[in-house]
Amino acid sequence: MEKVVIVTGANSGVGLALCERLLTEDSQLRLCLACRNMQRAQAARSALLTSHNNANIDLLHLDVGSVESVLAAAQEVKARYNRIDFLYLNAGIMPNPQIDFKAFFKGLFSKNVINMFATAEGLLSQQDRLNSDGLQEVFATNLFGHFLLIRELEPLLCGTGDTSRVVWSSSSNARRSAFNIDDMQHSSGTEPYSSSKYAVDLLSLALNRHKNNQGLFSSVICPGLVMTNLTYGILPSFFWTLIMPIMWLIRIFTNTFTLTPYNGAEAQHWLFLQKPESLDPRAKYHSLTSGLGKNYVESRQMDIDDEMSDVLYSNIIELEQEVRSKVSKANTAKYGNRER
Ligand SMILES: NC(=O)C1=CN([C@@H]2O[C@H](COP(=O)(O)OP(=O)(O)OC[C@H]3O[C@@H](n4cnc5c(N)ncnc54)[C@H](OP(=O)(O)O)[C@@H]3O)[C@@H](O)[C@H]2O)C=CC1
Ligand SMILES: CC(C)=CCC[C@@H](C)[C@H]1CC[C@H]2C3=C(CC[C@]12C)[C@@]1(C)CCC(=O)[C@@H](C)[C@@H]1CC3
Repeated sequence: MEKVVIVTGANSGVGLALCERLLTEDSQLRLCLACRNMQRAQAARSALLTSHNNANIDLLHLDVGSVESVLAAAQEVKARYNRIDFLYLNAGIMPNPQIDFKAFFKGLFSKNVINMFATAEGLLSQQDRLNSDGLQEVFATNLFGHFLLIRELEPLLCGTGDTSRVVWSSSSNARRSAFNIDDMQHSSGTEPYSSSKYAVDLLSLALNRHKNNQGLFSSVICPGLVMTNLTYGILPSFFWTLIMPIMWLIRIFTNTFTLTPYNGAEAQHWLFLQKPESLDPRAKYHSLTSGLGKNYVESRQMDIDDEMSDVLYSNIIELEQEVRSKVSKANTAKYGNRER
């Protein structure tokens, strides 16, 4: 039977490279590119079809940062497919990143230098804002929209008789100290990206606890540092090209500088080939590239605990209920009590 695979944010970077790799792995795949911009999605589809001309590639309009879009996209998915084998939750943003150059130069001469390059700890801050749903944009995009999508697609992910998999794109930048359970959207901090990725780690653990018995398995990956639109938002692409030799050098010491989207998609590709029962719910699967350019995957234990993950799960379910009741009130105001 053909596998149904959905990839969010599939039109560029690691998501697009993953699609290419999955089609090479399994030409029978039914692949769905879930993107917010249909022109970019169409371009990605055309690019994939040039190397895989008989591939089954569908497009889906999905803005994970918008509740309305997630609900509409989920309806569309349920109309098109009767099960989902893999849901890659890859879309992500890091808006308005700022580098702390003072901390960077200080870090260069400290014994923590390797960790600094691998995790960017203490180097980056971002400016977040409220979106039109009244949610913090980074939280809404990197976490909540994807969670709502899973909840909406439960009939296709849970209890279909087969196992289904969700694979979250987290980061080695995820850090417990950037996350506050009393402010899970990170409305009053300066590290919304790190906070949202730490919340992803916690949520994946909770999903496994709550859904494994229904056949749904959740995993977390980090693609390493990859040259994509996300990193070109931190420093311009010409600068990255200029320092490429330095980055190849650093790669010898950290292995986390995967640098190309193809290398970055190693862990997501590897997970596609694994049996869910063999995976560790407390592990993050890292794409790594050695100094000699060899790709491999390493699982590392996440800095998470069951209690915090359970509290976050309840808080997010609560937020989901609030959001749904807002949507239903808005629909009643718009259409009255008529069936829509
Ligand atoms: N690059 C890196 O070094 C690292 C990246 N990651 C994670 O990997 C994932 C992929 O990022 P990467 O490939 O690097 O970056 P890109 O910016 O190239 O890709 C991000 C993708 O997500 C899409 N996207 C963003 N916001 C939304 C939205 N609201 N709805 C739907 N799609 C959206 C983008 O679409 P559009 O083209 O329309 O903007 C794009 O297709 C992210 O989750 C990122 O956090 C983790 C660690 C390191
Ligand atoms: C490499 C040199 C000589 C300079 C670049 C310094 C920083 C801009 C760079 C060092 C570590 C990088 C890093 C990220 C962004 C760019 C750095 C801070 C990430 C935060 C990008 C997104 C992620 O999710 C992380 C895994 C990256 C961690 C390392």
